[in-house]
Amino acid sequence: MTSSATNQIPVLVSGALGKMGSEVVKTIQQSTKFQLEAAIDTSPSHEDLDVGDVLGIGNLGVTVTSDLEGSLCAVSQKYRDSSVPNAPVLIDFTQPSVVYENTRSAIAYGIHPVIGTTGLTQDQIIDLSDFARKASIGGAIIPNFSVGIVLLQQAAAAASSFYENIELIESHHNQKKDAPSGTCLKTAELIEETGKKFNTSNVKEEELIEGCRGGLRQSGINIHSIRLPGIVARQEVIFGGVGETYVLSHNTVDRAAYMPGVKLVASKVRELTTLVYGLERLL
Ligand SMILES: NC(=O)C1=CN([C@@H]2O[C@H](COP(=O)(O)OP(=O)(O)OC[C@H]3O[C@@H](n4cnc5c(N)ncnc54)[C@H](OP(=O)(O)O)[C@@H]3O)[C@@H](O)[C@H]2O)C=CC1
Ligand SMILES: O=C(O)C1=N[C@H](C(=O)O)C[C@H](O)C1
Repeated sequence: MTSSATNQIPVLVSGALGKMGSEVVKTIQQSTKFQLEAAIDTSPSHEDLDVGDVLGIGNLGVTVTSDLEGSLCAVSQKYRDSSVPNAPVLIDFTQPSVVYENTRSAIAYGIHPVIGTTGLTQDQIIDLSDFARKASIGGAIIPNFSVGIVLLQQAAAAASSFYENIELIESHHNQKKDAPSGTCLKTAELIEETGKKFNTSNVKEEELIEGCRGGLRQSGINIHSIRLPGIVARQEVIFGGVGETYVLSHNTVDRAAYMPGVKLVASKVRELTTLVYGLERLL
């Protein structure tokens, strides 16, 4: 039976064998709301094997493929002529170097992109938003699916009117390819929305080791990235004031933290006709 007959949401997962993608496949499998249609991953030794067998959760009847275009084409074709409208969703957790093209391809095939992969530039996000608007395809770029991060970002944006000095620290496992994290960039962008400049009272600084003051944004905010095994993901925002510091901190210890957000966005994205950026836009 197709998902149009059962009313389940058809889902393609790209990066299906990765740390996040494998969690997503397991989550979809456990939910009656979703139907896994395709599992895309470039891992050559797993091509054509059943994704459930590879992940040790039992045969799911979906083989791993490296062919994203072919999968988008097949799934879009399958549901296009269905008598019951049932728009498919692509959930992407791959890598920064391919996420732009993956998102464009999904939109081109009329499949709603839910993008967890980080590393998109502001220009790329604008370009993809234009493309989605022209195609009337709703999508979502979500640098962090955890609700706690949205709360931290809202608190940070509110506190930034009361402080002149801010530094951000993000810490991740040492398999992470991009720095700073997408979460940290989004946090900085939300703090910067008022156009305020920060850290202007610091003395002229001299770095004895290049980069030790972190990455400097135009707003004056410094971002520091830590990479260590043993960490999943941490975000800290430190405000400095007269005789005090105010620290906001969020710690992810298990990737299960992202799954309620992934399910929520994968459901809501089909009601959109534009591309939204940030989980706060859908809560
Ligand atoms: N939005 C959020 O809440 C979160 C976002 N992320 C982001 O998600 C992304 C993935 O993270 P993570 O799961 O830890 O990374 P992993 O490296 O564990 O997983 C990525 C998977 O994608 C595969 N892959 C790489 N290129 C392609 C491609 N072109 N097509 C299909 N599959 C591909 C990789 O295969 P191979 O190993 O063979 O290269 C790997 O299996 C990162 O950008 C990360 O920052 C992570 C956690 C939460
Ligand atoms: O690579 C990760 O692990 C994570 N990536 C996302 C990011 O770059 O912000 C989200 C979370 O921090 C975990």
